[in-house]
Amino acid sequence: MIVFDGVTKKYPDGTVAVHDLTLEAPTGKITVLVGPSGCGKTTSLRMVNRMIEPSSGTISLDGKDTGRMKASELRRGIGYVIQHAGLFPNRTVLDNVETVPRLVGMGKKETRDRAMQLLEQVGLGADYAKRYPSQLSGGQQQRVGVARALAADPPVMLMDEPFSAVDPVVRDQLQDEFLRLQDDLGKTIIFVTHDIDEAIKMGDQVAVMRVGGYLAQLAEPAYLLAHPVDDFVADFVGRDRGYRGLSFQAAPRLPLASERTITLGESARDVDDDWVLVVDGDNHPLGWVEPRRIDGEVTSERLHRGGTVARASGPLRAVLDAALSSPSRRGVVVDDSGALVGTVRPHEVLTAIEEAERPVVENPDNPGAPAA
Ligand SMILES: Nc1ncnc2c1ncn2[C@@H]1O[C@H](COP(=O)(O)OP(=O)(O)OP(=O)(O)O)[C@@H](O)[C@H]1O
Repeated sequence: MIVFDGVTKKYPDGTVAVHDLTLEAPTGKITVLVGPSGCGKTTSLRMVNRMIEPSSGTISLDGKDTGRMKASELRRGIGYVIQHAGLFPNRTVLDNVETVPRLVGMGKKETRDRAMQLLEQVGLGADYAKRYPSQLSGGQQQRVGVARALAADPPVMLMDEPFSAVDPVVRDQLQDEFLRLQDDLGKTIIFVTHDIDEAIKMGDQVAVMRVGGYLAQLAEPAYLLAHPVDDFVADFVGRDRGYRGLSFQAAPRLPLASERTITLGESARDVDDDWVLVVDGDNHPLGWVEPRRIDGEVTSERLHRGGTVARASGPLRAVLDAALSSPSRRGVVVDDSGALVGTVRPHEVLTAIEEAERPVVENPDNPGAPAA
């Protein structure tokens, strides 16, 4: 666990970048620091590995005051990932990933094996090992940056806007991959971003900061969306809060209707409905077609592909979206293998939402914090 206890940073020119910050980043969890430009996120992060020294207050790591530890020893246990990856341009990908294990004196073979395994884990095969950073895309460079930070297997990771420099689609992939990796690794992570959507997605808990280095609210993502503590946080969290909050609510048992289906190549002529769902041989939905517009067999060109598909075990948001996006207004619900289990109408999802509990309970001792 990383604990900030009354930490203030005042730069020599008088700027107070961080003001009396008290915060716990629990072991094995991702704590996100989010807020507008200049609110002190990077300063807070860099005080953890003492790239910046606090002016007052203490930061402890598993109960030990970091101010009393040797900086080199402290940093050995902390991986650091930054925007644009910060790779050494004149070293190969493999050399980059091997940097820290070599510094800490890990054996040559062990270092090599670990580096190769990590590259694999971040989705870069052996082919990339001998390339130079300039021969990689931005997203691939970020992956190397993550692999390099993980190379010495540090229990703590500091990540400063690690996925900000790539386009939104790649960013989404990197976030998903990193979350999968973190499921296995369980690192204690402080993650800085200015993007509230990224914060909500990545954080086990989210600390919203405001300019002047103040902590405005610390809460779990669902709580933050449902109970912003003031106008600043509400504005910062942004629009569609109610809808986005459904991402954190598992779909309850829904009244699924069984759906008549046909397979590709079959004729839709006998179907007495405006829309019919087309599935493949494994009963996986492919799209909807309008029987009256089809003369003969159903081909893949005739499929309406606009509808999304929701997993029965997934969040309510996906189920509502499936119902709203379906041209037939019947939302397609599948099991974990992707096979059709039934369809649900928008008003049925809304009824389920109405009947569901609001997320998390107020913590009376500390409004705005996650329930104890
Ligand atoms: N070395 C420095 N000397 C003086 N002021 C500084 C120094 N470094 C940062 N600051 C100021 O401290 C405040 C916080 O900066 P910091 O970089 O921590 O913010 P941030 O939230 O990470 O911003 P961004 O999202 O723009 O990176 C800003 O007002 C910044 O101008």
